[in-house]
Amino acid sequence: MLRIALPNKGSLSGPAAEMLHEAGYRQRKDPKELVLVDPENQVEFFFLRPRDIAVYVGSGRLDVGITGRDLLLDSAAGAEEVLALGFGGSTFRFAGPAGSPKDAQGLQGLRIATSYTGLVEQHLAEHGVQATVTKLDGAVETAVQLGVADVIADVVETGTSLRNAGLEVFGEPILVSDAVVIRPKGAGEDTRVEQFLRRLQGVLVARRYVLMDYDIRAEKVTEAVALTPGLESPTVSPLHTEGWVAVRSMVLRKEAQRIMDDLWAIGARGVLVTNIHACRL
Ligand SMILES: Nc1ncnc2c1ncn2[C@@H]1O[C@H](COP(=O)(O)OP(=O)(O)OP(=O)(O)O)[C@@H](O)[C@H]1O
Ligand SMILES: O=P(O)(O)OC[C@H]1O[C@H](OP(=O)(O)OP(=O)(O)O)[C@H](O)[C@@H]1O
Ligand SMILES: [Mg+2]
Repeated sequence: MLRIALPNKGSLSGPAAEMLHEAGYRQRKDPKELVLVDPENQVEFFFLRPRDIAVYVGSGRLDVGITGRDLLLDSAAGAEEVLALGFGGSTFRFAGPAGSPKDAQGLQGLRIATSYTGLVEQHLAEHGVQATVTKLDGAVETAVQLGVADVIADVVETGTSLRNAGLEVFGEPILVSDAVVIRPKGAGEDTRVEQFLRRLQGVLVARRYVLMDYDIRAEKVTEAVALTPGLESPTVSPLHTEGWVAVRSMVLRKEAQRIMDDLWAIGARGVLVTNIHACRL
């Protein structure tokens, strides 16, 4: 059986479960379940803390896992990213009170609190800066107010936590993170893993694209197809009414309304948009 590590709680756990459900895998009913066997798909899920997932997968005890890119790089475990999943997005940034340095160079000699010491130490080393890095488990924003640190480095999603603590980001983002699928570094070909990745890629495509159908006069089809080129090539079929064709093509969901306006303007009619439930490309 393929052994897969999934986040047991936190920001990544709900979206990861949803994606696996869309990919046809069984999901746990009780959030306290730590192991779940899906015999039909020949997989076994292990629900673990996202920070630990890189360690389990890096050690080769589990075949594949879902965690955050920031947690993967912070751990320096022997795992590598193989697919970005488009959820759990965040940036990892320095922040401090008014009057903090403007960039990493200005951190020389300061005290930095963070839960991600690996990322921060690596970033400081890359910039040739020496600073004191203190590891905290969470609620890092409060470290400045309580005098434990001069600045912090933390995950920023909406920025609400920083604003509430009276802190502002500074410098370039240290990292842009996303939920990712990881495997042990250098793991060889494994058809079971490839099938798992293909299923997730299918979900990503089904989320990003919709299917667009429309009718258009045959003399306009070249112009129309230029608006909806599809991933490979759109399907064009004759209609019973002479001089008209039906076109079917995949288009980006976020561009669908604009494309419908443009198609309408060149005479397309009966424009229909439908969701894709699953696909293999
Ligand atoms: N708003 C957010 N807060 C924290 N982590 C987030 C957020 N949005 C995305 N993430 C990502 O989630 C991962 C951290 O998940 P983790 O479960 O360890 O922390 P959490 O979501 O803060 O949960 P908790 O603090 O309740 O344990 C990281 O990859 C991080 O980039
Ligand atoms: O930019 P925002 O949308 O505010 O999200 C980012 C904040 O959320 C997380 O904290 P969490 O609530 O998980 O608490 P923790 O620090 O104890 O992990 C993270 O550590 C930041 O503090
Ligand atoms: Mg947290």
